[in-house]
Amino acid sequence: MGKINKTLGEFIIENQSSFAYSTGELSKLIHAIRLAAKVVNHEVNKAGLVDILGDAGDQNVQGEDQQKLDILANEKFIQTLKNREIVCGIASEEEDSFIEVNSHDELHQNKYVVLIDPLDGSSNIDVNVSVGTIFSVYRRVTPIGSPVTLEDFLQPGRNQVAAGYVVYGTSTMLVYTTGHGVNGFTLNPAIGTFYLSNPDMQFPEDGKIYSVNEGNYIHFPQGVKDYIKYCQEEDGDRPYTSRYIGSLVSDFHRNMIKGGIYMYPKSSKASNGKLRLLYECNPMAFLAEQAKGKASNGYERILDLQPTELHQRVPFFCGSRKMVEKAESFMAKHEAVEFK
Ligand SMILES: O=P(O)(O)OC[C@H]1O[C@](O)(COP(=O)(O)O)[C@@H](O)[C@@H]1O
Repeated sequence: MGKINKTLGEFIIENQSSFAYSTGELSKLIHAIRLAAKVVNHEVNKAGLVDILGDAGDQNVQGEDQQKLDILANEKFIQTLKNREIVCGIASEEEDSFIEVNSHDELHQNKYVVLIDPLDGSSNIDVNVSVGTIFSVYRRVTPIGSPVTLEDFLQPGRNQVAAGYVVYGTSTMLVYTTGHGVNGFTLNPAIGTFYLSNPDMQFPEDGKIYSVNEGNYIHFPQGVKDYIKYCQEEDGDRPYTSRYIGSLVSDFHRNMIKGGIYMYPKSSKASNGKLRLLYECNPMAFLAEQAKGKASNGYERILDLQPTELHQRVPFFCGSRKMVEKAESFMAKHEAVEFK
């Protein structure tokens, strides 16, 4: 039997000292996310056998049809975090507003808030294509012990203390950063343990894969159309390969390993694109930068954007640094106000 990789539990304890003013609270939080990920993984894996596929018949605050697995994953993550009393607030794609957790109780001086996309890639749930969970963690800005407010959630992405995703794919992986690089852990389903399988993950500086829903091509800004044409031209190592799974987590994961760019631009159909700044773009941008990649809205660094609403959307360009810069150079030739 070869060298047994470090478990996620061991890695968390070993790296706890690297967390600023570490009290073990962030470690407990990552432990809780690991537990919830295993519970959701179990549900996702047997989705075809039990009645948790398909529409739940309700819509979330963004007017999107909620899938049964969206709701189940949302409940499991919120329950797991609430029951462990390690956060003072939670915000989720599936919840209209944020949830306060024990914030008034003197006993619970919790300092972290968590934002989650419980099940990313909802359109792929029923067709057995990989989906994911995305999470983002901030230290609250309001005084500990006082009521949590929206201000604690509407922080620029650069303030994140941790971010990550779980991809429920051919294998289940948890990939995260606490600002000291990006590490990937693969679940051994036989014993329910995550093992360090991808230490120090990094985007190749350049790549040959572009991921965008080309079905929206005619609605895209001219800069994006020009960049897609550039990717398809016969020149040097182009044309690049088009790969679009339709699950941000899965497209990001592949591009981080192989080199590539993911784009969800604004369009004449969606003036701010589709992806949500707080629990989709900010966590993926933090991971991308920690993995030597880049993330912008085509013009500005995602992590420097000042959020104004819990569920606001922004255009998203993310991946290998040289590819994002190339896309930005095409965008720069055209006004950022296009489609405003
Ligand atoms: O079907 P489209 O419009 O290309 O959107 C797909 C994108 O939307 C997402 O599914 C995000 O939305 P959900 O979190 O609601 O699934 C991304 O994972 C994916 O990249």
